[in-house]
Amino acid sequence: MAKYSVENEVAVIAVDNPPMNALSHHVRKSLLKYLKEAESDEKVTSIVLCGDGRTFPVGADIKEFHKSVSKLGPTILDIVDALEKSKKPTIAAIHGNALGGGLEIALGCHYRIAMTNSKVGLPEVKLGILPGAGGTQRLPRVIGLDNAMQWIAYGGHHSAGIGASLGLIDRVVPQGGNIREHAILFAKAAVGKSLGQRRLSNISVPDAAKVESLMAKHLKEVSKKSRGALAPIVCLQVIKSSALLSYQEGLESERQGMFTLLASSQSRAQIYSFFAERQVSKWSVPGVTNYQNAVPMKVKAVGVVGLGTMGRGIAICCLRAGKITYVLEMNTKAQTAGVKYIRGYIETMRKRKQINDQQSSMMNNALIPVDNYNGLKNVDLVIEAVFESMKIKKEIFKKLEKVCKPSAILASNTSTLNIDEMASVTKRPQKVAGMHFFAPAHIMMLLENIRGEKSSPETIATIMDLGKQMRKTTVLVGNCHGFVGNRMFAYYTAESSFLLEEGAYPKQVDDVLLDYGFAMGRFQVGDLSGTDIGYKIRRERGLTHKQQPAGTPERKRGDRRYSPLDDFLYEKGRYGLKARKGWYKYEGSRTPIPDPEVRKMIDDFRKRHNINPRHISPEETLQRMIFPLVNEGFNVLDEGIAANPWDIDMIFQHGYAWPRHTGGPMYYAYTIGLPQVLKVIEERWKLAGASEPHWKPSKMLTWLVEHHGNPDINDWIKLYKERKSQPNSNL
Ligand SMILES: CCCCCCCCCCCCCC(=O)CC(=O)SCCNC(=O)CCNC(=O)[C@H](O)C(C)(C)COP(=O)(O)OP(=O)(O)OC[C@H]1O[C@@H](n2cnc3c(N)ncnc32)[C@H](O)[C@@H]1OP(=O)(O)O
Ligand SMILES: NC(=O)C1=CN([C@@H]2O[C@H](COP(=O)(O)OP(=O)(O)OC[C@H]3O[C@@H](n4cnc5c(N)ncnc54)[C@H](O)[C@@H]3O)[C@@H](O)[C@H]2O)C=CC1
Repeated sequence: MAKYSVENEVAVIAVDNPPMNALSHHVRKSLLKYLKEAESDEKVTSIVLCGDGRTFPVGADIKEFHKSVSKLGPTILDIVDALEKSKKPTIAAIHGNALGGGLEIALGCHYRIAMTNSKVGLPEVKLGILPGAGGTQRLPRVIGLDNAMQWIAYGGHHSAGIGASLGLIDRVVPQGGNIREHAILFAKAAVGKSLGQRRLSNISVPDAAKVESLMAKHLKEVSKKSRGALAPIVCLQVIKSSALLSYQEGLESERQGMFTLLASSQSRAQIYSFFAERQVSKWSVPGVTNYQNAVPMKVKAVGVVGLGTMGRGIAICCLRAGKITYVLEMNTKAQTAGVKYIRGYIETMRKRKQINDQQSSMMNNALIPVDNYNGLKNVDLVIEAVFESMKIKKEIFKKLEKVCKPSAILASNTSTLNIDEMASVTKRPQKVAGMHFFAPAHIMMLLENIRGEKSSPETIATIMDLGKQMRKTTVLVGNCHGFVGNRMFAYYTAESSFLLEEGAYPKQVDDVLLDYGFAMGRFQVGDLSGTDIGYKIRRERGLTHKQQPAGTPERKRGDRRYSPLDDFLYEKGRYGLKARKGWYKYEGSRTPIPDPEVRKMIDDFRKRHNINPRHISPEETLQRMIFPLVNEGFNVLDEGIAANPWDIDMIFQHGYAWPRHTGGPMYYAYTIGLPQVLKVIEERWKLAGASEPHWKPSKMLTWLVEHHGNPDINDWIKLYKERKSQPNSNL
């Protein structure tokens, strides 16, 4: 709804649709009604449009998308048109966020004033669509083509100050000011001034002459940064119309672009991702606790043990979340280097103006290096990030148990190991959990939190809350080897090496993944993170080539297929980018170059094992990389390790850079159709057999297909659990 009042001859229309004042159908109806009322009221001389509560409207109601109600009039464009055509000055008074359709209605107003801490932007591209209420045509007219292309194709949020410097915002209201009062004064002063040039559809695009070169520049950038995504490209094409066509023609091109995008599977995947991101914070452990009833502990001070690759990044996350952060490292050199890195990073953030001087000195003061475990006696929570060895981790947990106060939570950043086994050496298993960060921890958005068998509701609530304070996409999962992400990812990596054995080379596999939309292929990622990481994990599990007793077949571990190619690579000192050679070679830059030495290593291996290399099609490559992940994803759901398919998808989007426009492995499977996915998995299972158990069709997937075909992804868990809970279900 909207609220209407007249103050001192100024009509104030305030959108009132909590929490975000989205422009839902009933809001649009009421907005247009009040606009007409203000227009026809002779006592009203000007009109202010604002938001009640937290914010100016943040856009169309995303929940209405792909539903018939979104098509019911009036549309946002009808409101934009009415505001612009109004004979009385219209003023948008922005506080909070003016995003998407919200900014579009502000662009329809003759003037825009904004609180200094407000944000503006057209983020529709992140939903796989475009600004469909004239934004693609009006924004370039006011801030220029170059800026508009940048804003719309990347969907960023921008400060009111930036908006003012580009001419989008006419006045910035300082902190503490009352936006509504300022807007009323502004509106009074605007009465009687000519509105001609204030109607943005009337003016021309300032840098229209540069359209071709700007188009080329931005197309190149988006194809690199948002590989495979349709929306940024359609956005650019439609913005281009603003420079070449009349306003009305441009609007038609926007309409066509919107139809194309709304019809694509990408927009559905991205809208699914928007809600999934918010859904994961509403965690629950069925029958035990959930986000609504568990109360988090207050965490003021955190300890980080181990200041290697992960520990440093984790410490930065803690400092950014305002925690006093004690860091402990057994190796003096590593301690000095780690602390130097953290302080250096704080300085970089200050220079980049991500933090101010005061925040920088607060963070520096909050960082406390200690040289023994006693130094951790006051912390509320410890995150251990030492070598991936159960033996070492257990020793550390025993020491922490002794020195930390009884209320302290002990967490491990292990990427694979059993949390319950670590908890077993303490007297507080209810206070033990996993907090699995992804490298680099201060940059990657994902935090995979692991609940142990005995983790208490308070412990779970605390680690989930800490993730939120760190502004991470925080997903709660159960305890098993590799948890959700690495457990599933192991099959992706294994299958990629099997493809090499059978006939592919690294670049061939990577190219297929790049075409799918990944920013990097599997082998490029392996080089970037270091081939030593996987090697150490395999060594911890006794799997590496060198650990096998004489006579062990090279391609088997127990009764399972195993590819030793990754071990050979490591043993040749090809540790990846840091060694300037891994699956690729690197000559003075980070560009991966196929290396004849790797090719020879693969060819020799094939010869030694009498493997006749065959051509592997891109289709087969993609299926063999992705479908085992999907199959294992269903096992993970079946076992309750992940609660929902979107938990898995968010883990992959935010931890493994999975292309957002496909939604994630589980949503992608839904898009393809579960019957088709199962068919391929079954065929592969027949060929591969018991030595490749990742192709054994998941019970849950099989049951869903047999009984429901391709049910809605929102129904998977409900349908399956209902059946599973029935007596004699055999599931
Ligand atoms: C042309 C022919 C087509 C015919 C068919 C017509 C189809 C429809 C076409 C529509 C044309 C309009 C074109 C247009 O311009 C489209 C848009 O405006 S798209 C929306 C653009 N806006 C956004 O993307 C902003 C989304 N919101 C956010 O980014 C964040 O919420 C925000 C930064 C504003 C605040 O973040 P935070 O404080 O962290 O809060 P939350 O994110 O947790 O949100 C709280 C709560 O609110 C829900 N919510 C937020 N925004 C919206 C929204 N726009 N619509 C609906 N709901 C929204 C959010 O989901 C949370 O609720 P939960 O219940 O927790 O999920
Ligand atoms: N590197 C990665 O990509 C990721 C690693 N992890 C996990 O994080 C943990 C740490 O990994 P990395 O940071 O990569 O290892 P790293 O080798 O870079 O750092 C480990 C650090 O721990 C220190 N250390 C070892 N024993 C110690 C002890 N008893 N007390 C204090 N410090 C000690 C070492 O000196 C070293 O500096 C591992 O469990 C790993 O599996 C998790 C996610 C990603």
